[in-house]
Amino acid sequence: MTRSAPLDGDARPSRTTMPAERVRELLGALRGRLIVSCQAAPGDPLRAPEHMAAVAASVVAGAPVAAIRVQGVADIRAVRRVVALPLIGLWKDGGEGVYITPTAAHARAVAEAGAEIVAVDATGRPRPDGRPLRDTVESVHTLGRLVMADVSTADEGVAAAELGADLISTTLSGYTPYSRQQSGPDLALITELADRVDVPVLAEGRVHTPEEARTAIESGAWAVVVGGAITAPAAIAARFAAALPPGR
Ligand SMILES: CC(=O)N[C@H](C=O)[C@@H](O)[C@H](O)[C@H](O)COP(=O)(O)O
Repeated sequence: MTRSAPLDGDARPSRTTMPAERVRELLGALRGRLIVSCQAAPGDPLRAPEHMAAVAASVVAGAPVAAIRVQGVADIRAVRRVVALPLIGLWKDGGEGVYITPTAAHARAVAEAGAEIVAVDATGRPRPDGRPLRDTVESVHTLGRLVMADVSTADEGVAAAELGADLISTTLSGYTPYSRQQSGPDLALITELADRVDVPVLAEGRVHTPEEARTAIESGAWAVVVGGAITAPAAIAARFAAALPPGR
């Protein structure tokens, strides 16, 4: 079954300089498990490295999570100090087009801050420095880290895997104008990617409930990444408030 491919002997070896045994251990430790994304939006009172470190430490103390996803060099360093789990790091620069770890320089900074896995925008859109995604993948691998390709469609995931990405995540489905727009996780994309690539596929984006997390794994995801539903009190409170009957 596709989901076991990365640990099978016939899986494509990673092009990273991380030792192969460590790659197997790292990917194996994620399998079937929950990854929590600890990020605060600009302007949110929680947007400070010490707050994100406390949120990550709280999550890890309370649940058997496999890894933490964290945004920004300062937050990665702060979370690294208090959490021993693998970190998936990214650097959001801007808010339009390609903004998740948009260049090789951003990726290097994320790796050097302490992330074992570097998440990058792997959509086919033009990158701000005009360089190809291949440059970013190669610099992450040279630094002995793994690349997580954030994609919005199956074709983007297949292209990223061909370039050497070590994990593919559905992060950007619904966030590019040409991808599927829906209120919940893109289960169809998870299933299609799991069939078409020979690296782990992560379900990420709009996983709001434990049941959806389970369904994502059952749809073929190697692991599931949950952000706002766990770590964004403003969004959680807003959902509760919006669910109350009108008129009071
Ligand atoms: C599109 C984009 O920029 N996604 C970001 C990627 O790091 C984060 O803002 C999300 O919170 C993360 O993907 C987890 O998703 P959700 O919070 O829906 O569980």
